[in-house]
Amino acid sequence: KEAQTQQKLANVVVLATGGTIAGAGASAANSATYQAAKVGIEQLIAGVPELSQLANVRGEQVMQIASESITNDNLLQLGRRVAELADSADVDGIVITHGTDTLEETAYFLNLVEKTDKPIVVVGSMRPGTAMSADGMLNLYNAVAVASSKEARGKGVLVTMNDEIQSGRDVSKMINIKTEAFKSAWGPLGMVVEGKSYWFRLPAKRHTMDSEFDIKTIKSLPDVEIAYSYGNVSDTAYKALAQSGAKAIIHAGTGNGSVSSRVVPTLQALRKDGVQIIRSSHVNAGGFVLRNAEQPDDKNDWVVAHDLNPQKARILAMVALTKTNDSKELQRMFWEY
Ligand SMILES: NC(=O)C[C@H](N)C(=O)O
Repeated sequence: KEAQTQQKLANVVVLATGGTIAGAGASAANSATYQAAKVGIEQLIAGVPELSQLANVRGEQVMQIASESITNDNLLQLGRRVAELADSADVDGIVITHGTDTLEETAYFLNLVEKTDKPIVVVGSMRPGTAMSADGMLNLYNAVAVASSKEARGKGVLVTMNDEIQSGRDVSKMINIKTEAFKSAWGPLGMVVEGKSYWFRLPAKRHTMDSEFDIKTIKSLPDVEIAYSYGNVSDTAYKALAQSGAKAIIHAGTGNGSVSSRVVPTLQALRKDGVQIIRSSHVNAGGFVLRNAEQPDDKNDWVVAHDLNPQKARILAMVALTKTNDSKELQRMFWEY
């Protein structure tokens, strides 16, 4: 009987990349002062014996780094491994343990490039496992629960933090000291409670199976950089980024991706030189940048990132530029993804 139940469980692979969920501090009181990326995947899985009731879980250490240092090469390496596993008949779902600082970028990247409807769930923690009230165990348990469920299929890359199921496209780290750090301007897709998922809405944007991007055809990612803006901003950073070879610059603008009059001429000139200018917003709760509002984008031949924050706009721009350098095509992609 037990063997039969074992067989019915889904097969879930946990790909570990490091982060605070693999962090360790000097004492249980250290919830904010600790070293990330210390604990190996076998120990993480062994720390949550209840996982074995949810799925047949095995782990793989893909890398062991704090996520602020994830490079484009790391993204490609992880993306390729996810694709290989998604292609395996004996894998039903994939969980990725990840630092929270760039978790939203990796989740969105995978959401764009993985051609699978199998659940891919990215998860991290705000406190290291050594701290009192560590959140990693429950977040990992919830991630495996979602990854092993049939209902999670076809919903794009997901993020489980703080009992919520978020869309990897929408979610962003909004605060760095609370366990309720991950929010989406458009709300979570569902909740996961005691190993069971409760769904409330679906992502509307193109992702995974319905995406025109495929990790298997992406050899490298082009250089896309971000310039942070404010009223008195100078054009030094924009010019330097273009000179160092950036194919696109994400303007992390004020409000509606607005551009200080001090740098408008430089951005127009850079576009004439071939650099794509993509207007995003650094407002805290989520920007909403509209074309030809604040700036004449048609005349300038600029692109707007709409609701994508600067770091997510950078991810889409890199992936999109592997296909096209046409600003109209880029703008289409920014509406669709
Ligand atoms: N909470 C965390 O995971 C933060 C850590 N710096 C990381 O992103 O790896």
